[in-house]
Amino acid sequence: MALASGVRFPARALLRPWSLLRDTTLGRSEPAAGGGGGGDGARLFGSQRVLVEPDAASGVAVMKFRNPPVNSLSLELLTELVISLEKVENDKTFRGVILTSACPRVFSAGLDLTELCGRNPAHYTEYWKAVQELWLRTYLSSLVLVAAINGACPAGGCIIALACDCRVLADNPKYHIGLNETLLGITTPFWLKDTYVNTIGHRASEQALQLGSLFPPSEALQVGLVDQVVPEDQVLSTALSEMARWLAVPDHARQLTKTMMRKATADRLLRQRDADIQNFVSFICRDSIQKSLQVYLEKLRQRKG
Ligand SMILES: CC/C=C\C/C=C\C/C=C\CC/C=C/CC(=O)SCCNC(=O)CCNC(=O)[C@H](O)C(C)(C)COP(=O)(O)OP(=O)(O)OC[C@H]1O[C@@H](n2cnc3c(N)ncnc32)[C@H](O)[C@@H]1OP(=O)(O)O
Repeated sequence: MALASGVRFPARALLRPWSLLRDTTLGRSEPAAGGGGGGDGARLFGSQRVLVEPDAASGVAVMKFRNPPVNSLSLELLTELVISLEKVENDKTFRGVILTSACPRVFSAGLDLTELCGRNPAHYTEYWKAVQELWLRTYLSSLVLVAAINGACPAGGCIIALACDCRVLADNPKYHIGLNETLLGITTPFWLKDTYVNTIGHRASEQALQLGSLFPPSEALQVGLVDQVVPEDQVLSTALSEMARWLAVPDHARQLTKTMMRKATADRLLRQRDADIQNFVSFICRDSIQKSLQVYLEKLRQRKG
């Protein structure tokens, strides 16, 4: 399936893309109708790993990641997120999406490290295409995207939040946010670095990226990585209030302004997408990088208990 941003999707999604989306209304498991879904405002639609709660009256859908235990961005979750976003975008009932987590204490643990270790180049190619696709789809979305960050938000989790228009973080000292790639022995690709710079500025990015800083809420607010820090039970209501503020602006003017602000950054990736994939694949296939990732994953597994 060729998506708006031009990427061909994994074979299993290609065969029956909508088969990834099941109607979850009243627990039924049947193919969702193509196109809309939020008509009556009470209908739920989504997929195994992405729950979508549409509210047609307000034109806002709440999209919840549910890939337990930590919402790591597996190929399946990336694919389902892209398809869910595309589905909401294509339904003109909706003007905004709130992205949040259905897993306790974690927004997203970032890229699924098991997708980056011990696989073959064809897999890494498919996986990185899906990462690029999700970033392009979120970063360039015509909808207002608000991240309601109700848990830890490292690396790829932060990347999703950064692609949103606004970020609300729960005030819990354990809910760190940032790009910690260097601590895993890997480098942040240029387009994600650019997104960081666009959000918190050059010097703060240079420092945070080299150190792999993960910021607790108060520091994240101070550096400008999030727009609001609120008590945990107010994250969603605050995200909805923020959404109302953004939706008070006429869509066409807001969308043109968003494109004006973001196009150059996105174009930089669009111009060299294949080269970026090749770069990633040759980088991730290096023995030294594989060793670093294995060690990191093993440490994560042993940390428990
Ligand atoms: C020259 C340069 C050229 C080119 C450059 C091109 C490309 C650059 C290359 C690569 C760029 C790639 C970019 C990567 C960005 C990423 O997202 S990498 C992922 C980084 N993520 C993290 O570091 C987070 C790790 N996780 C945590 O810190 C904690 O798990 C978390 C705080 C999220 C939650 O803590 P807690 O609730 O205590 O849960 P546990 O730690 O106990 O974890 C539960 C189980 O989940 C497993 N797990 C955790 N995170 C991941 C993950 N990201 N992927 C896969 N699995 C994960 C963990 O091991 C536990 O599993 P177990 O139950 O033990 O089996």
